[in-house]
Amino acid sequence: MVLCAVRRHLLKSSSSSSSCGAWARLLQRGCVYSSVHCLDQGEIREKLQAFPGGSVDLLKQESGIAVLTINYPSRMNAFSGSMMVDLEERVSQLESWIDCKGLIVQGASGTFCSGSDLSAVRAISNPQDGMKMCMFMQNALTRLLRLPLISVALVEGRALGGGAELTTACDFRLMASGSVIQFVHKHMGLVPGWGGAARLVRIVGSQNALKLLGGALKVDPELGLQIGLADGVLEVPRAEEGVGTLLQRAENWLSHYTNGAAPVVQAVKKVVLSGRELPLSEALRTEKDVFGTVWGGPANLQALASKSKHR
Ligand SMILES: CCC(=O)SCCNC(=O)CCNC(=O)[C@H](O)C(C)(C)COP(=O)(O)OP(=O)(O)OC[C@H]1O[C@@H](n2cnc3c(N)ncnc32)[C@H](O)[C@@H]1OP(=O)(O)O
Repeated sequence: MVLCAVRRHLLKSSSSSSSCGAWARLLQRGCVYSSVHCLDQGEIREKLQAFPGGSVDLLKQESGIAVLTINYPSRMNAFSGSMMVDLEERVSQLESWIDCKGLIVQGASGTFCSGSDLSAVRAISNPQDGMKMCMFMQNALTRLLRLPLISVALVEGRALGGGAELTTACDFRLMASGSVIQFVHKHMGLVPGWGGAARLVRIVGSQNALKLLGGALKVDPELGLQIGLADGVLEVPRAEEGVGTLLQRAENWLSHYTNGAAPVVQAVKKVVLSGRELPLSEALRTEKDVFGTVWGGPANLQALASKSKHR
């Protein structure tokens, strides 16, 4: 009886929180920039579409794990303008996927992403357009990182410039043998603008971030593991080994974190994200709200009934 009453209370508070709680506010803030910051999403989308080429493809699987592929092999998977718009649309599709649990972000044809398409960059090299592109990509990548699923960037080949920034918009990074992550911005007379510097500092600390950006250092898997930029290293399987693809290995790695019921996996991401992004009191209130969505839920009741032991 008491348990039921507590659960009713928590469910009530968690359902009200979905509209006005700290978590909902965090999601509403998913976009860093809006019209308040003079960002006209429609206008910038139109401008970006004028630089076509390649695609960003999304495959949603029944397992609850989706695969997002940066696909422009003839330009080493550089981001054309239309691919930036594609990315934003794929993020919107993921936001409305109720059963999502995990996401693998990869590049096509054996390499990750060589940053923004330099021919588009040359055409919009004036400061106004640069700022708009920067705000558009920060919005899209912030929403990617805040998805209620566990994401991993599968880095094969090279992740350069904006490609390196994209890896930091995932929860984890897996580096294939022989791969390199390099923030080449300084060599281009730039700094990251897609949010990559702010996220990098949170991942590797400010000292390491300063070294990576200031020296435009090449991060191989060994250095990646050492400084915490990489969460794991995968050997690229040789075709004759017949042991599955690199993507299958990444799915296997990710499944350790995405096994279980979707609402529980989503709740895990939400409490970690709010702990990372919100002030402590707000994060604690969010944790209470999220707790209320899983307490007494199907997965919780099943675990209680099975009298599971955690030896
Ligand atoms: C947000 C800030 C940014 O992202 S600024 C952009 C940072 N990225 C770069 O500067 C990458 C420049 N590219 C390179 O360093 C090399 O092409 C890398 C990626 C190392 C590959 O070298 P390599 O294996 O020798 O191949 P390659 O140079 O022949 O390239 C194959 C074709 O791809 C193209 N490509 C490559 N990267 C880009 C890019 N970012 N934008 C536009 N095109 C790119 C190359 O131009 C080349 O094309 P093509 O075969 O000559 O027509």
